[in-house]
Amino acid sequence: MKTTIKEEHYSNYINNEWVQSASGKLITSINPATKEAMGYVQSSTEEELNKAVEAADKAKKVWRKLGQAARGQLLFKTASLLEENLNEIAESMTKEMGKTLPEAKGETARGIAILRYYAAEGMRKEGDVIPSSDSEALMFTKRTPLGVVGVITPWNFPVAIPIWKIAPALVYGNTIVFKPASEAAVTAAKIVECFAKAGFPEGVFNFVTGSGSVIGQKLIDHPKLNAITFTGSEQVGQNVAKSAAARGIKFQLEMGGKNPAIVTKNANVEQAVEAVISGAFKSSGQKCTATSRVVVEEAVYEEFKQKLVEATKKITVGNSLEEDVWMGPSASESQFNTFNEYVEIGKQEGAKLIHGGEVLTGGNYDNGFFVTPAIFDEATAEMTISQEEIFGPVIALIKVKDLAEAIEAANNTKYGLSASIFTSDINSILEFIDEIEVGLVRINAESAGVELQAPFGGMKGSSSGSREQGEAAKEFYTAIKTVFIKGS
Ligand SMILES: NC(=O)C1=CN([C@@H]2O[C@H](COP(=O)(O)OP(=O)(O)OC[C@H]3O[C@@H](n4cnc5c(N)ncnc54)[C@H](O)[C@@H]3O)[C@@H](O)[C@H]2O)C=CC1
Ligand SMILES: O=C(O)CCC(=O)C(=O)O
Repeated sequence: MKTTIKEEHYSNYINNEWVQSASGKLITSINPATKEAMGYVQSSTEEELNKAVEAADKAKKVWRKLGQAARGQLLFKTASLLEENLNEIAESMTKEMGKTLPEAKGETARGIAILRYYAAEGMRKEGDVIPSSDSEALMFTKRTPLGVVGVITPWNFPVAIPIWKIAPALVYGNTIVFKPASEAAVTAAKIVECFAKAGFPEGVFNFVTGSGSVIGQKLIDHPKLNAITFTGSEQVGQNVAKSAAARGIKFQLEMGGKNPAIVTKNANVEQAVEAVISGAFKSSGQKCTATSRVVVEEAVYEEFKQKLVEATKKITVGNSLEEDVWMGPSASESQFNTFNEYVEIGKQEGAKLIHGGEVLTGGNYDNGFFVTPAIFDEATAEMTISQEEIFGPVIALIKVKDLAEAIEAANNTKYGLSASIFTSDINSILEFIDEIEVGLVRINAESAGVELQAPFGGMKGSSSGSREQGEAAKEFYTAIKTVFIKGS
């Protein structure tokens, strides 16, 4: 079934066939630790995208009629195939976007667990019986698929994000067209191989690679697309929303974050330091849930700052395939440049760079996009580094008087994805839960960290309001029919 030209060259997967693009052009995926090509995918044409949507549209009825239980079984099969290939997929992820191997393995294992969670949905209810005011009637709801769903994903979670969109879309009876970010499309293709081998009916699962502005945009604009799910930047997300709203199709967006961690005077400072480092610097800060602002009460500010810098000094940066490396490179040249730009902006705006923020050079560092995690002291809530999503390993430390001021600073952003508080005071915890304007509220825990069975999503500019994962996914991927039956 796989028609790779040679190792790590991948084709599109349309109507159960691996096909090369008529464009004859390939997109090269670069290993950010070496700047070498690690694989190639197709630079597809609009015509190929159209074929994929047509195939998905044609497959809609057969797939819906197969029934939820049988659809679930195919997801179980896909999960086993992914499990057999876990190491290869994780290694590809590490080589393609720089996440460390343990993180990549963890993410792939998460993808398998997500598949099994939604596979089991195959055996769960599709609706509810509701009492009718007519005692002779039966009234019930039945969930029905939306039809063809477009799936547009970013590069930072190349396995988990596509799977948490695709698995529920499929089990609830939708067919899909998947367009991954080019920076992680080789890893995406390896997941597609697992779906392809599981034996879905023709046209149910389609995969087209190419540029966002052509393939992504044409996908959203295709008249036969019934819904679109997107994770990525706020700028593109807003455009997706406009295009989808103009066509009247259902859309779901997960976009940026500027996630704060509050450290109060009665926090366990060691616990806060450990969680902030993990939240801010794992995956080189390239998570929408990453901690990027740390708002600290003045009573513990100096102690927290000193312990944070001490612990950050111990972080080892290097090629993520190496065992003793804790933080890998920036995922791409563009991410690397963005990091450097924001470090300069922070300095120019008057924040004090007290650790890191440098480009690493010499030896193997010269071959990749390596930087040291940056900590800015004396940042204010209004500075650019406290307002804009950097998507890199940068912390802005903001000193405040008390909890009220901390929550005000934490909410002073257009985003609202995740927020942490470190405190042992129950009143502070309760106030934080009530007042913080985010979708993920984390108490004595890092801002990143998502559980597949719980709703995931943000408030304000971070999302379109709907939630992904867990039972919440059903709300997006289905429509409800209310059925009223009476005997004749
Ligand atoms: N919230 C999150 O999880 C993520 C946020 N980002 C943010 O976005 C910044 C840029 O990263 P990118 O990967 O360039 O994000 P992006 O938003 O450009 O790309 C995300 C996906 O959208 C596609 N896309 C791009 N333009 C499109 C268009 N006009 N129509 C339809 N689809 C389109 C891309 O090909 C990719 O598959 C990052 O530095 C970060 O700040 C990036 C990735 C994930
Ligand atoms: O933290 C996570 O596991 C998910 C984060 C995420 O969705 C993202 O960065 O796009």
